[in-house]
Amino acid sequence: MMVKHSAMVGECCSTGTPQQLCSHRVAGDSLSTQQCCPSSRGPGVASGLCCWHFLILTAWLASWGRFATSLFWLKQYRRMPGGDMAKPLLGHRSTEGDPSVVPAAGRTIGVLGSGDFARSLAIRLVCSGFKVVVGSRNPKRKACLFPSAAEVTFQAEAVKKTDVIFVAVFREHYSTLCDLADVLAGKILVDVSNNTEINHHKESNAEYLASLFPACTVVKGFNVVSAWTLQSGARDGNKQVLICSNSQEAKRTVAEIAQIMGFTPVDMGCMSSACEIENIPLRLLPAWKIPILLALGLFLCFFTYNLVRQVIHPYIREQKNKFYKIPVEVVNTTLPCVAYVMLSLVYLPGVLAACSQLYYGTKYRRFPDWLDQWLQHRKQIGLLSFFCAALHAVYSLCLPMRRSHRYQLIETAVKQAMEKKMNIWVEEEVWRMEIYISVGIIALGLLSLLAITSLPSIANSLNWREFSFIQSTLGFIALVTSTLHTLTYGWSRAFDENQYKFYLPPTYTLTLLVPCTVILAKVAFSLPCIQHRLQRIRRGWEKGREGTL
Ligand SMILES: Cc1cc2nc3c(=O)[nH]c(=O)nc-3n(C[C@H](O)[C@H](O)[C@H](O)COP(=O)(O)OP(=O)(O)OC[C@H]3O[C@@H](n4cnc5c(N)ncnc54)[C@H](O)[C@@H]3O)c2cc1C
Ligand SMILES: NC(=O)C1=CN([C@@H]2O[C@H](COP(=O)(O)OP(=O)(O)OC[C@H]3O[C@@H](n4cnc5c(N)ncnc54)[C@H](OP(=O)(O)O)[C@@H]3O)[C@@H](O)[C@H]2O)C=CC1
Ligand code: HEM
Ligand SMILES: [Cu+2]
Ligand SMILES: [Fe+3]
Repeated sequence: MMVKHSAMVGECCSTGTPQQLCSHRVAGDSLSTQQCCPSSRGPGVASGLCCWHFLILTAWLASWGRFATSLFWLKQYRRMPGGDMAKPLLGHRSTEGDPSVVPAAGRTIGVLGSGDFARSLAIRLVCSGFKVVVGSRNPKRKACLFPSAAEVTFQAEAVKKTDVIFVAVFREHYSTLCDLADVLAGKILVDVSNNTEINHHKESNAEYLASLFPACTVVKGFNVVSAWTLQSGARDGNKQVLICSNSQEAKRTVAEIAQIMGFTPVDMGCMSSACEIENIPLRLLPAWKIPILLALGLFLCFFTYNLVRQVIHPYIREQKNKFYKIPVEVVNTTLPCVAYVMLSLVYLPGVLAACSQLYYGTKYRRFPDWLDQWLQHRKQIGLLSFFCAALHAVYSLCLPMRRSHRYQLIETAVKQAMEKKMNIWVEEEVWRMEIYISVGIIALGLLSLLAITSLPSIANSLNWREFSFIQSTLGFIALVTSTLHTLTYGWSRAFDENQYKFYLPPTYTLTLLVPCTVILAKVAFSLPCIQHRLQRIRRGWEKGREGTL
């Protein structure tokens, strides 16, 4: 998944500066609705003290002569997994002024099991202000894995102390919990389990759990978030937790907990939805699947096209055997085309997003799903583009190394000697090649920079501005230089009749369409009138609601 800034559009509402977005935005944000201010995000996300605000806060502290203290806190903040994890930020929500109500966040929550999920859940719960009691078969050994604020004890002990228990145990082991049936009676059990394959069992895990513990109320939920998300993410406010249960009351309780933890609970109705909810994580496409299919599809199309032009055409028209071209030449015409088109597809969705925002005059409108998906896959598409471009560079360097190339050189030399031609230097051709090779190298250099900064460790060491400069600005410059590379390589060949094989134009002309559209659109967006409107929209202005800003 994208490391940060799946979308860097938007701005900090507190500083008002356009394009400034907290670097903690994780993949999955659509450009449309999220901002970094707690007040403007989803309900649960009010828990996030954003890094940007934190820096402002630090600066403020420093200005009061407490630099050392603030540095200390900054360090602490950095050290915490996921930045704001260790702060129970929502604990004081909603119950102010009513001492009789136990604040939801002060509640004790039980967790059965001490595995990956249990541990992440416990950490997140503690950070959200809950008291956590973990029930393990071997509490002594497992206690060290949990934050000190969480109590780790035997299963029965843990269950006694709370009314809401997350069952972070695999379905296969549910039956081993039957001894606890008496202590569990009347309590809420949250089933977080997943299956390994779709519809593996006849009944859903949650229904199975309910059948084992008829005296409990079972709620299905949280299976769609991974242990990793629990620890590090969920601050973007659109991570959804799907919940279902036959008890409205229990569902409401669990939904409230999810919300306080920074998730967006989604009511999926009664228990019969559990099966559907359990299948969702299995259905989700891994982030790479679509980009890889896209790359393969493009490769196949371009490969066929080049094969026809470079091999089939001479074979049919002139009975010439050019099959030796397939491994290197055809591939090296195909790879750069894939790289180039994929690179433009990285920047196209941003343009579409901006168009949508301009058209509807608001940023608070969700993008269609396909665009959301596309925005989220830009990193993978970009990295695949880089991969193809790198291969293309190596192939290109090896072109003159081939035996076929040597034969051709000698052949031409002999021919020219026989014709007594001495000066075969064509100034224009020389310049064309010098330029397109140089520009190509620059483009590849820029892409390498993008690829390097997408490594998590590097990305984490950059602030949002550096990251966005490299990804957005330098990436776009890479697209422009690639276009120059392609144009100087193609030169006037698009207008040369001999280049049209079976009426098919040279491949590079086909690849220019999308990149040039993207470049023109970006240029249009930088026109003062459009830019101004876009900036206002991204600062929260909405068409038809003048005066609200
Ligand atoms: C090798 C490689 C590696 C990559 N690695 C990553 C990665 O690790 N993580 C990742 O997220 N992406 C990665 N990408 C994808 C890509 O670089 C980023 O998604 C990049 O942010 C896209 O930039 P953008 O300008 O199109 O989009 P955005 O920055 O999201 O901008 C969207 C649109 O809004 C416009 N815009 C933004 N702000 C304003 C404003 N204030 N006024 C007017 N217009 C505005 C932009 O011009 C653009 O049209 C990678 C790409 C490549 C090629
Ligand atoms: N890992 C993830 O990202 C996600 C996991 N889930 C679900 O959470 C549940 C737990 O997953 P995960 O934490 O990864 O699994 P682990 O294998 O890491 O943990 C399972 C835990 O179950 C406890 N347990 C209780 N009874 C038994 C038993 N009889 N045999 C073996 N273990 C037992 C163990 O704790 P102890 O020894 O202390 O009793 C053990 O640590 C699963 O249902 C999974 O589908 C859901 C979404 C994401
Ligand atoms: C070190 C970097 C690079 C070198 C040395 C290089 C070299 C070349 C060469 C020699 C050709 C001509 C191939 C032929 O004769 O068939 C070419 C074509 C091309 N290159 Fe590059 N290139 C580089 C980087 C890139 C990058 C980064 C891109 C785009 C992402 C790119 C896109 C293209 C395209 C689209 C063509 C035209 C392919 C065709 O239609 O024949 N190149 N490059
Ligand atoms: Cu803000
Ligand atoms: Fe932030």
